[in-house]
Amino acid sequence: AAVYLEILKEDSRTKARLGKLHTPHGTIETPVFMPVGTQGTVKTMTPEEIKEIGAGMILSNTYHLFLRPGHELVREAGGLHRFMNWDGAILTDSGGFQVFSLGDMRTIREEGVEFRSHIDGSRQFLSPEISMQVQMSLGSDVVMAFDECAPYPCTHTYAKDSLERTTRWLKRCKETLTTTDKQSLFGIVQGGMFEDLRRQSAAEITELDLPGYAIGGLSVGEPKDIMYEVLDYTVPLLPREKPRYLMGVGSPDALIEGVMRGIDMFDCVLPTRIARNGTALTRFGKVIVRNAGSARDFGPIDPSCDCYTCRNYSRAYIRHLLKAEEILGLRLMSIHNLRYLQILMHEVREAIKEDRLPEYREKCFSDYGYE
Ligand SMILES: CC#C[C@H]1NC(N)=Nc2cc3[nH]c(NC)nc3cc21
Ligand SMILES: [Zn+2]
Repeated sequence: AAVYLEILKEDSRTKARLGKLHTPHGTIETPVFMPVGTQGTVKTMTPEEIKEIGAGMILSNTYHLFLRPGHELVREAGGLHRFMNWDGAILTDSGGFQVFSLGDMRTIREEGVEFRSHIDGSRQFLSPEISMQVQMSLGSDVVMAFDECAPYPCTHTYAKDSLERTTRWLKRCKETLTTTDKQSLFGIVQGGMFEDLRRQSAAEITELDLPGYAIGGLSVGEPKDIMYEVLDYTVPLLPREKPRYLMGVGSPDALIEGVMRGIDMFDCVLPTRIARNGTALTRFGKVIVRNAGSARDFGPIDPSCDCYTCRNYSRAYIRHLLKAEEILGLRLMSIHNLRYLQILMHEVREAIKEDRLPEYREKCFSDYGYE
């Protein structure tokens, strides 16, 4: 198969798994955090820097690349790996979520979704078939199914109709893909915050025997304890031996809580987005580097961090760059936050290996300042 998970160890006290995700562009240790490169770049970072911070797999978005520069152009360039000079693995989201979160004036039909581009207001149309064509043109290693994303919150009826359409669309996705590309297709379990619907969606999606499964509809503004509750009853419905991907998560605490509930793959724009507005993630909590408190702080963002930023620059200097709106400030902050999450996931994998994940969670949470 093109993409498959090799489970190395299952934790004895939690649902965590230590594994390796095998892809056509390398083998990635799991649990893994994937930096987001929405428009064919992880904002402010070169591919070499993404490698340097330890990431082996990144995300990109069908919705954005379809609208600009267009998937035909990327195909003519030799595919997204060639176009962006990244030889690691790429997972592309299908456009399902983005069309609902970014597109304007959406009209949902059985055929697909009509919307207006958030870039130039032009009328556009995405469908399961078009999303698959785009992702095959991009040449991504993991192809996400084109799903209908119910708003949060929404009624039980709406969520049920939506998940049933998502299942019908998933079948159309699978039919559209070539035999080889079928081995890269991940389904997305829907159902909102309703246990009966999550069960229905999981049953329908896993019937297709896909290489991997994502849990959608979370990290959409719901309280974290609701997200954890949904995971508690949804993850066990997924086949043990297939990779599980929690879309849009997340923050250090949510990553650890997700791993403990059996999630293998994560992505989130948080680390790079808050980096650009001056907030650094550290083992002892968030540091608003941009604040006056860092003005005369000549130490690194995080003394325990081994990243290029922490080895060479002070909080005072980075604060100066941010205040002066120097682009280097955005870059140094992004390098640190991405490296921080890679270190966190490395420590999580070590904790699983050494059977001490619950203890690691306790220490992490108390150092970070969580409850
Ligand atoms: C409903 C649904 C759904 C999921 N469907 C697809 N295709 N992508 C997603 C991306 C997400 N990002 C976040 N939070 C930032 N939640 C997400 C959920 C999805
Ligand atoms: Zn650092």
